[in-house]
Amino acid sequence: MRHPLVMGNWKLNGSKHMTEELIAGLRKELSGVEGCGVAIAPPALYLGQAKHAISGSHIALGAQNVDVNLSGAFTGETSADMLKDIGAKYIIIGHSERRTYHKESDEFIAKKFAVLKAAGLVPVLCIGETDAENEAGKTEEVCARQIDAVLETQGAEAFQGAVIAYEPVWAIGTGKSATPAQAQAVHKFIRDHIAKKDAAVAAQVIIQYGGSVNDKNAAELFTQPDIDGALVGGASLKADAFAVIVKAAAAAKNA
Ligand SMILES: O=C[C@H](O)COP(=O)(O)O
Repeated sequence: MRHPLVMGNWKLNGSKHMTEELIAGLRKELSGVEGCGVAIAPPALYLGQAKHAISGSHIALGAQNVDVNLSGAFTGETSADMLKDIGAKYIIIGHSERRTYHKESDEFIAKKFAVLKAAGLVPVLCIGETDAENEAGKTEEVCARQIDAVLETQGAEAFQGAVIAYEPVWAIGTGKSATPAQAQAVHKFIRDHIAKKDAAVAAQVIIQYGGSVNDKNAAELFTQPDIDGALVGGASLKADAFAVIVKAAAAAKNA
């Protein structure tokens, strides 16, 4: 049986003060909430501080990126081994902001997926279509291509224990979330696509929805059978809003 996972992607936001305050707020708001995995992905610079601040809680540590190299002359990068060493577990790769601003290709992202699996970390593979691709009816084609980069090089078993985040680019930070029915249709397509290779792996893979998830729309999204929690951007920066989203996922799981 799958458990939902709600993960906060802080993106390029934070400070020592904010990390302390936000995690303290989350610990208070989420105490006693069960049935939903919770993770936060602060900027790399604050991972050590965040690890210390979540100690003894159910909140897991995540990160926003990883390099394909494990060590050496790669200025400015962070390796999978370093993320593991600091205590991170869920690592976001393929976010549309990195695909767009850093020109990351499907093949490059697939390499990151492999590096994370080899290190025993959990890839959170972000996929999703742009507005233009959506308008052109290419949503399924784009999602399939982004998944196939991993599926065809590492096999379906690579998705065992992994997380996929379906994030339509047009919904990210726009306040315009996909409707529950729209998101469910794509999530089902993604699961069925993996099931063509391995039904058991497809049944267990967590598929999060991401894109303008907030404390108002989360509960309805989580009623959908193939939506297993969320990757949350803006609303993860407020402890009360993020906690409402986590509680909605836990309630949907326990319903
Ligand atoms: O990683 C998170 C997503 O990009 C969603 O961001 P958002 O919740 O601010 O729309």
